[in-house]
Amino acid sequence: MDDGFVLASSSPRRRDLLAQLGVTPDLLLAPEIDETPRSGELPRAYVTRMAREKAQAVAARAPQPSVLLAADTTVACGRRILPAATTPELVDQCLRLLSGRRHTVHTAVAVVDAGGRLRERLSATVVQFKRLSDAERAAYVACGEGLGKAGGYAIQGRAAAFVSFLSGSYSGVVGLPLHEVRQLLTASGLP
Ligand SMILES: Cc1cn([C@H]2C[C@H](O)[C@@H](COP(=O)(O)OP(=O)(O)OP(=O)(O)O)O2)c(=O)[nH]c1=O
Repeated sequence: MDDGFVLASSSPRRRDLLAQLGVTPDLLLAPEIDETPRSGELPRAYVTRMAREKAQAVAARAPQPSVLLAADTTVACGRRILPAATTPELVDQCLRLLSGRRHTVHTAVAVVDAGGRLRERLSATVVQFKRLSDAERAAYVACGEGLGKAGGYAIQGRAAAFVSFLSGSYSGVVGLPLHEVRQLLTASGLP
């Protein structure tokens, strides 16, 4: 027997987004890879590499998936890759940078089928934030929702009120572009 559908992610948001498609993973495995960007690496190349490396790292531990899916979400301001904001100071720095500006949220998805074939898609969504006052920034940092998030915010929470414009995939910003995910899973033979 094989491992069934393997979700190579520790993110509860990715599990919830898959549930929106009616898909429940048979196995959850957290990818452990080095997420440091290479010197001069551009956002699209970086996020694509991250999703592929997550898929490959987990595939090595789940030798017989019927289908395996991994993803990576990265916030970019121009050519600059924003960090996953692991401290309140980093959340504040990200918000200062994003205030009143457009940025792009890239989510790359990598799917491996039963034969070991890799299929990939990249979703890019342009998001504009309103100009944030010092008080708005401080309140958002204090609420803690930005911690651990790429770019220091989560669009599915309070930061939704900062978004004055969005073009692309809302689910992609949260962590999995569902239009692309559905196409990849179907092409990979998931019923
Ligand atoms: C921009 C943005 C990011 N995020 C989240 C999605 C991702 O979980 C996280 C980006 O980090 P990722 O490295 O893509 O994912 P992860 O470390 O949480 O999970 P795993 O590698 O195990 O799959 O930021 C939101 O939830 N909302 C948003 O609006």
